[in-house]
Amino acid sequence: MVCGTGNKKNVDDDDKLYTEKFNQTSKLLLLGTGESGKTTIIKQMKILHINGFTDQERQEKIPFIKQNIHESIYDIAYNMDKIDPPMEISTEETKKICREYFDHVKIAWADEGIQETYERSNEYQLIDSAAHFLNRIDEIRKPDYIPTTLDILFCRTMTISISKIEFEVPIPKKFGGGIAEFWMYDVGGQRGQRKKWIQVFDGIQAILFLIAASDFDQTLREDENVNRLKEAFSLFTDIYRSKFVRDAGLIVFLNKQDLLKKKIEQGRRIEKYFPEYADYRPTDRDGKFESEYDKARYFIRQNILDIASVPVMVEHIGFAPGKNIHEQLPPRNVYIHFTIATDTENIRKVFESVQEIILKNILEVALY
Ligand SMILES: Nc1nc2c(ncn2[C@@H]2O[C@H](COP(=O)(O)OP(=O)(O)OP(=O)(O)O)[C@@H](O)[C@H]2O)c(=O)[nH]1
Ligand SMILES: [Mg+2]
Repeated sequence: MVCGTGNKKNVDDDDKLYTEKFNQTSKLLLLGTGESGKTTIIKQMKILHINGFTDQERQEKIPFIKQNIHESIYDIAYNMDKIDPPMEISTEETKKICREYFDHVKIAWADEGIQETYERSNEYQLIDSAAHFLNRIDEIRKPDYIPTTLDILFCRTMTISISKIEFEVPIPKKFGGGIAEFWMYDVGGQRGQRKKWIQVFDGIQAILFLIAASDFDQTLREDENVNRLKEAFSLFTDIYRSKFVRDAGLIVFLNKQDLLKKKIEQGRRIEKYFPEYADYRPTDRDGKFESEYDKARYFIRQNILDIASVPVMVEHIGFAPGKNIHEQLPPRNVYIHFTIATDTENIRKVFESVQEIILKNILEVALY
């Protein structure tokens, strides 16, 4: 821990206090692939359980928001002639975007070819907040612009370090009242970031594992040959089987439900990437789904339940050669939620139930 006094006694006292605090606090760790929504959950905790964002914090976000706009229009324009079949700039004026970039972004964004290329952004890499900010250029370019809470939730910056947020939540009366203290850790989810995760595995009560459910038709930024949702499933398998976090509860957020619903309603087909989807049927509800979206979200959920149903074997070293003992661990409990991390009300409700799970300390497979 960090201590500035250099005085031995104080260091020891502080260490003791830190250890006491560490032991009293529920530690939650956000894990998941890049862009799954981990940092957005941290922002929601700040909104729900701390003080939200001050004017100064909002102002500090402006350069990042402008960078999001810049990156979005650039990536769309750059990929116009690279997607198959390629698109063309429709209006003459859009060609000026290289010279007077920011002034012309609005014209570019209204361009038909740009719009169609945007609609096909699963074929290349584009941040999810592109449309949110490109639709708000008139506001954002004003000299007195102050980002709204939603702008902050949509602002995308890749996480490359480990951070922690501390907050307190009142314990409901039915659990005896009082205050529960939480520490929530955020890490970077891209492949190059994951080797740092082990630093925060110690003493974690529950892992909140985020999966962007809308990722089914996208490829990784780090490797465009790999499907994003398949990467999320394989990463979840690693965590589920990892000996370093065997005691932690597992809570899965099937996130970006708004984007999943939009894609399915636009006619994007999951079976193109997961052929087994075509034959997927619910085991209850008379084998019927309410909608194609309903089928999609339950299919993704089923994949998680399937991973969690495979037994984990551990090997204990025996006293003599060939005498190692193989033990099958009891199944890990997994709680699954459908979430929209950018929606504060949704996360308020989901976090209430996460808090209950942790307080009751019963993590079991949630059927609904
Ligand atoms: N529409 C929508 N956007 C979301 C949702 N959750 C997150 N986003 C957006 O997705 C982008 C990525 O979210 P982050 O929270 O930065 O993802 P991350 O998991 O922290 O990513 P890394 O730091 O790279 O590991 C941001 O622009 C968010 O605003 C969601 O449920 N719906
Ligand atoms: Mg992040």
